[in-house]
Amino acid sequence: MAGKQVQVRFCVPDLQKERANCSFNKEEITNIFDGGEHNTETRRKLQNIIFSDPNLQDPIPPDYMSHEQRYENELRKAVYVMKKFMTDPQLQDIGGGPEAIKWMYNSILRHAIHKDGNPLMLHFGMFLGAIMGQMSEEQQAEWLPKAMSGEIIGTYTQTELGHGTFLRGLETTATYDPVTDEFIIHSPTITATKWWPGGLGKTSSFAVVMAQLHIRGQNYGPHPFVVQLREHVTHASRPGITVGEIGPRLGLNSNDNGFLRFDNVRIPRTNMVMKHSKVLKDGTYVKPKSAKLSYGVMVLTRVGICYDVCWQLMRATTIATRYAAVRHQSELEVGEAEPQIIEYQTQQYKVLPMIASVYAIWFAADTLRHTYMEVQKNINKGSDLDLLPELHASSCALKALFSTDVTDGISVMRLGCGGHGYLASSNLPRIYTSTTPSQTYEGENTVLWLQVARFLIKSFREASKGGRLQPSVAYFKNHQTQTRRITDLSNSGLVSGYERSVLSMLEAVAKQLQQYSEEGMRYEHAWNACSVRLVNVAKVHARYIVCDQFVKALAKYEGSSGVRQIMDQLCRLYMIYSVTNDQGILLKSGALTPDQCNLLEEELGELLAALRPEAVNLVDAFDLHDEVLDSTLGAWDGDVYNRLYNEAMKSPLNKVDVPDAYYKYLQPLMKSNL
Ligand SMILES: CC(C)(COP(=O)(O)OP(=O)(O)OC[C@H]1O[C@@H](n2cnc3c(N)ncnc32)[C@H](O)[C@@H]1OP(=O)(O)O)[C@@H](O)C(=O)NCCC(=O)NCCSC(=O)CCCC(=O)O
Ligand SMILES: Cc1cc2nc3c(=O)[nH]c(=O)nc-3n(C[C@H](O)[C@H](O)[C@H](O)COP(=O)(O)OP(=O)(O)OC[C@H]3O[C@@H](n4cnc5c(N)ncnc54)[C@H](O)[C@@H]3O)c2cc1C
Repeated sequence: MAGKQVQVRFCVPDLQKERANCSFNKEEITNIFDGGEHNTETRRKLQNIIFSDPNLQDPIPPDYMSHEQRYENELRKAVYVMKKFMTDPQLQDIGGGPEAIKWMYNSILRHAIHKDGNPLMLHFGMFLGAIMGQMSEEQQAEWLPKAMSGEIIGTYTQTELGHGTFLRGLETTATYDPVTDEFIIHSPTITATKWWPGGLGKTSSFAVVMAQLHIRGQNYGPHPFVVQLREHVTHASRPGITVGEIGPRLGLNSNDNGFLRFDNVRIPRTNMVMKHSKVLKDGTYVKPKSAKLSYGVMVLTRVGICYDVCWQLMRATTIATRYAAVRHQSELEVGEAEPQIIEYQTQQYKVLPMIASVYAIWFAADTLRHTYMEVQKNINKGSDLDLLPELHASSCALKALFSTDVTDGISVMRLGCGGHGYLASSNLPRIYTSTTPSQTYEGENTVLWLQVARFLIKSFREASKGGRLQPSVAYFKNHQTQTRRITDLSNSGLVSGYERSVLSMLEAVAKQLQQYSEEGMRYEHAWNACSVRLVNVAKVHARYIVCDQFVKALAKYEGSSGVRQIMDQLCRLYMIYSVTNDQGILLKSGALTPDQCNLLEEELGELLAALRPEAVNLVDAFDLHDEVLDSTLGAWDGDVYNRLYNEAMKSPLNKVDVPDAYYKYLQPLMKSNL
């Protein structure tokens, strides 16, 4: 390119070959995932600053650190980032200070700095989210500057030992005392102990606390309150507060997830988070426009999780795809050289649909984000909240679908790397353990599927009456007059195959619900007796949304023909991969015939072969820095074996030839057997 310096970087011959021919403009794809050219530039600039800073390196691999060292190391880096971003003049053009920090934590770079959780994550995520989304303007003016500057550090404490899912079952109470104009925050039982919040154990000095609001003996349900947990400067826990860390977890062990108990702690009335509901001095309760507005921070976080898991899938696919191009194993033809494992169709079937999934997730998440912003705008204007059920149902559906798809996908990427994928130095284990909790937090997935099903059944009944439908279920209109069979296997044909399957499943489950009701079963019990089927239909509806959004995003795409062409192929792959995985459902509903399924399976094989030569270029286009990947198997240069060997040398057991443990245990045993 004229005027542009092309950087020549070393990579192994296998990857050189893969990169020699690329049919599309990689930079254009990079820009899609950054959200524009300018953002790509900003991210690269931040990367250069962050990755060249020795203070942000780990002194030893975190796997060899103790529990306390991991926490301390991450906290050190998190605070360093905060201070550096506040003052570094290089960061002024992206807003500097808090804006730059927010930018960084809302990008894939967060995984590069904090490899296994970050004690300040909840501060930047849900604490600031609660301040900005749930507080009145006066309250924001008081709390936002303190939180942004780091004068106070906060978290979001909702879940208790006894209840995570069922918010109405929370036991922490906030009882209004009109005499002193205060709330009394109290944990009446052991199960009322707050349990899980990130950064709660040792880091946070404040928390947004979800508690049952009691005024004059009446319970108004869960509401958010700001409570100071620790003293300023000494950081000692305040009177009436018992707080600590909950102990090791499957992953994310650098975060100090905590517990918290209150013994009649008094806070000023104005510490109730009051954008939506209020309590006046005389104890009058002012109702919000919708009781569910206080769940807003969860909705925002569910949208964020869709992006977050997408970044995790980008990392895992990049690692597995590069490795598949470098690794040689077995024979395709007897006596021939061992092929790159990516030549095996089964290997292509592991990586390529997951690369396509990255695009599918991204486009659907983007649409969801726009719905969120639209609803937020309406809330701020005080206009109607018509889109709220749509936002709730779609955010539940996509959070549940993507967290599951990505967790499963990462597991497939690990398996695709054979034994080496099990090594911590491949980074796949940690990518897995930090992604799988997203299936539980911010709404356990089964519970979210049931929320989606509730919306679907309601909408289905509405459609039968000819009522108004929300955008994601507009296809329910006229469902009684539709035939089930689809005749064309184009993308739009397959999308309508999904629509018809959802409707067929809904019809069946609605009938079962009706039958149980007629037999005298209470609705809630009938619902429970149908809930496996209800979850299944919710999942198919979610897949429909994602397929539909992918096709729609490409129809609007205005970039180059090379990129358009490769994205068309990826979209087709995603559609056929999804439909063939769900073929039992589509066959049962009558949308597809066995012959049509065979045709799709044939096309799937052809697509894998067509996309195979682009695999490495496709993951290169995600433009993930080696520090973001942090993997012996996935680095840009493909120098896998030297990296594996060098990482093994870092094991503390290799510091000496014969470890002390030998003299303590093995030697006596081996001697006695002489
Ligand atoms: C399961 C539900 C949704 C049930 O709520 P409920 O109040 O019992 O509701 P219900 O009486 O059954 O009524 C349901 C009704 O409320 C609606 N609704 C429910 N949630 C929302 C919402 N967010 N926006 C808009 N509407 C909402 C539903 O659609 C229902 O409406 P409908 O009656 O059908 O018209 C709720 O309890 C819930 O969201 N539970 C999940 C808890 C959760 O997500 N906790 C997150 C804790 S923070 C965390 O995990 C942070 C991790 C982050 C990290 O570490 O990075
Ligand atoms: C890493 C991590 C970080 C977290 N961070 C935070 C945080 O910062 N702040 C915070 O407040 N919380 C946090 N949490 C807590 C998290 O939000 C809860 O764990 C989650 O909401 C699930 O609730 P639970 O643990 O009570 O599970 P439960 O609800 O007890 O779920 C157990 C089982 O019961 C089933 N079940 C429950 N209810 C129903 C139902 N109605 N119908 C059918 N099945 C049902 C579920 O499907 C599941 O199979 C975190 C959790 C994790 C793992």
